[in-house]
Amino acid sequence: MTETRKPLIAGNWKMNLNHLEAIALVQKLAFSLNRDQLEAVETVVLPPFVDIRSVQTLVDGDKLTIGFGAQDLSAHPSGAYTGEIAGSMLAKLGCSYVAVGHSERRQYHEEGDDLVAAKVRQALNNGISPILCVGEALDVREAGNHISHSVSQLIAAVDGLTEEELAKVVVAYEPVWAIGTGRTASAEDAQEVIGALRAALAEKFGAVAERVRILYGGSVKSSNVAQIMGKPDIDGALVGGASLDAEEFAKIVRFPEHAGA
Ligand SMILES: O=C(CO)COP(=O)(O)O
Repeated sequence: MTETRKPLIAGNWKMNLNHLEAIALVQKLAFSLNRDQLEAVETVVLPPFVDIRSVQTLVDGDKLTIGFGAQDLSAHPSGAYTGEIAGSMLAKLGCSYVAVGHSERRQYHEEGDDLVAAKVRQALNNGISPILCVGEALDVREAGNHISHSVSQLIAAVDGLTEEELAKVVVAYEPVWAIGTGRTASAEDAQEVIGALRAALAEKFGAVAERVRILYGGSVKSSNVAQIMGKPDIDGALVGGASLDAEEFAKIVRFPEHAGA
């Protein structure tokens, strides 16, 4: 984390919580975090599509400084794509962020680098910051190819962007073996890959790489977030399971207060 990049903690709810449960969770979250805490750390939730309208109504009505977004979007602008959701629809709902290329989508829906790049493009075309997820599976790490694998996923997805567009992208390094397993990458391991991702962006795009926020994701909890956030290139966290508990998620957002605890 550096002074120049504002920390971002995003909760990826995955396929959990209906719209009523979503409202309850965001209300609890707003109650657990004061203005200063929300000012210090940008706090975002990524609910399922069907919850977003309810979250938006609550956030707008109560003027909450909690951001929200979606977990995916279509690679197409509109048209005959049954079941898909367009970036323009998410923008209209006030989404600031959308996760793209999550390993669960790559794995269960066979999303490849080209599709992920098209989704990044759609997000940016609609004024939404993509949270671009990259990261290796266990066999890739064991073969020692975790850095080249993650860098190649990153570069494939941002290849045609302008510097201005790149500055709006958030990258999330999520090693697949750390997702939902309770097995967190050590802060040093996470820094190693995230530092390499930033270096690859710097090589291709120049100084703007210093403005790109790069998050870590994979079994982040209130007990390990401060250590992870202590690393120079890590600007936040993409939180899965622990984001479903408002008190625990609020504790993660309050990491600056329990640094060193
Ligand atoms: O996939 C993740 C966030 O996108 C991480 O999930 P967990 O925090 O449950 O490991």
